[in-house]
This record gives sequence, C-alpha cells and structure tokens, in this order.
Amino acid sequence: MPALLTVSGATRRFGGVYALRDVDLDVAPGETHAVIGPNGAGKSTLFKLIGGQLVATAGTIAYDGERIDRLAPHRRARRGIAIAFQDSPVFRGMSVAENVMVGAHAITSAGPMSAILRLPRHRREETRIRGLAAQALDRAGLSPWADQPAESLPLGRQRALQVARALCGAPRLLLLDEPASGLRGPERSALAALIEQLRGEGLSILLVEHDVAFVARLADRVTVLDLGQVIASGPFAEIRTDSAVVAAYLGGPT
Ligand SMILES: Nc1ncnc2c1ncn2[C@@H]1O[C@H](COP(=O)(O)OP(=O)(O)OP(=O)(O)O)[C@@H](O)[C@H]1O
Repeated sequence: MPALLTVSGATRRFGGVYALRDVDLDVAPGETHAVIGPNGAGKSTLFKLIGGQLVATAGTIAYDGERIDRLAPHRRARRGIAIAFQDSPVFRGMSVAENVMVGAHAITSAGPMSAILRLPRHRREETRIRGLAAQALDRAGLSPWADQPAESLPLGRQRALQVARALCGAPRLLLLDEPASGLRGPERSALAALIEQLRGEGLSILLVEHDVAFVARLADRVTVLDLGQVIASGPFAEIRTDSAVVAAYLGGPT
C-alpha cells in the first residue's frame, strides 16, 4: 500500500546551522510512527515542515500522492493533516466542547463575516461543527465533561482535549508533539490507550515523544534523529539495540 505521508530529502537550514539534513521518512496508512532523538535533533523542525509552519530549504513532502510542501498550513489541515502541539493552548473561560470546536474551523468554508451576520450558511456550518465536536469528544472519551470549563480538567484530560481538537478537523494523519510530557503514570497510560484506540480506528499517527516506554508501547516504527539526520529507522525492537542509537540517545539497552 502506498504511504500516506512521504518526506524525501527534507533539509532545513537556519543560517549556517542544519536543523534537518536530507531526512527521509514515511507513514503508512494506519501506522503509528514515532520520531525520537536527543534535544536539538530536529524533531520539532520536522513537524513544522510537515504542518507547514516552516518551509524546507530542500526536499519534498507528499501526502496522499501529492506534494504539499508549498501549501499553507490551513490547506494542509483541510486535506486531513492535524497537529496537536505540546504547547497548543487550552482556552480558559471556554467549555471543553467550545475548545474542541475551535479545531473544526481549520476545515470549514464559511468566513468570519457570515458568522458576524449570522447568515443561514453560518448557522448550517455551526450545526455541522457542533456535530464534529461531539464526535471528537466521544472518540477522546471526553463527552461527560463537554460543558465544563476547559481549565477545570486535570492535565491528562487536557491532553485528550488537545487530541480531540485535532480530531475535530476529521484528519487522516495526526501529528502528536510530545503528548506525554509532564503526565504522571496513570495519565500517561490513559493517553497511550487513547492513541491505541485511534490507531485501531485506522488513523495514521506521527508522534514525537521523549518517553521511550510510551514509544515502545505505541509505535509500529521508530525513526531516530540525531543532529538533524536519521541515524536509524525500524521497529522499536530493532532500533533499541542499534549502537548509534544507544550512543546518541538511549544510553544503554532499555
Ligand atoms: N528558528 C530557529 N532559528 C535558529 N535555529 C533554530 C530554529 N529552530 C530550531 N533551530 C535549531 O535547529 C536545531 C533543531 O531544533 P529542533 O527544535 O527541531 O530540535 P528538537 O529535536 O525538536 O529539540 P527538543 O527535543 O529540545 O524540542 C537546533 O540546533 C536548534 O537550535
């Protein structure tokens, strides 16, 4: 089956520094693929190239058989690429459901003017967005808290909310940026279970994560970056004993 996402020769320079150099990576339909590496390895830069927040110095990115590397982020979102950034905000003073509805605006067609004038088109769109949000909340297991203030959720559920917001755009590829960071054991394992469930539903997932146990549990394949380059790629069981990976990142067999 052809890959859903193919990154080929991706390079990004900042002045004289290569944040990424000639990186190849693909995500198969339904695959959970993790990217790991030490601080400064280029993981965030790779995510931003895929999401469109940064433009590559060289290389190509194809999604669903077409190049997307010159598209604006919202066009990539409309094609089905969603990102849950580690630092994406949870909007205080808004309910959990309203927070999730924000995610649907990436894929809706009615502009702000139709919302201000409350045109019929806007009302239809709003009904559709509410429906998408309800589905996303359900998938993320957050329906019981839909009407609560978002800031009242514990951190683990706030992460699930960020995932739900990304799901609200009905993506086929979900990019998760360090979803487990700062979470304690039970919260971490609840989030891992949510990601497993989404994989079971057929979603393709690209995950940046420092927590090696989390990656070992979830990833079908792992790509290891160091100093902007791929030093290993394959199932976790294979890369965990790779000498370059152990030296650069794992610091000893886990
Ligand atoms: N906007 C920028 N300007 C200059 N250098 C940058 C910029 N963004 C990233 N870099 C450099 O590119 C390299 C890769 O950074 P990046 O943030 O992608 O790494 P990372 O693997 O995500 O690190 P971390 O695990 O600490 O988040 C680093 O050397 C970083 O200093």
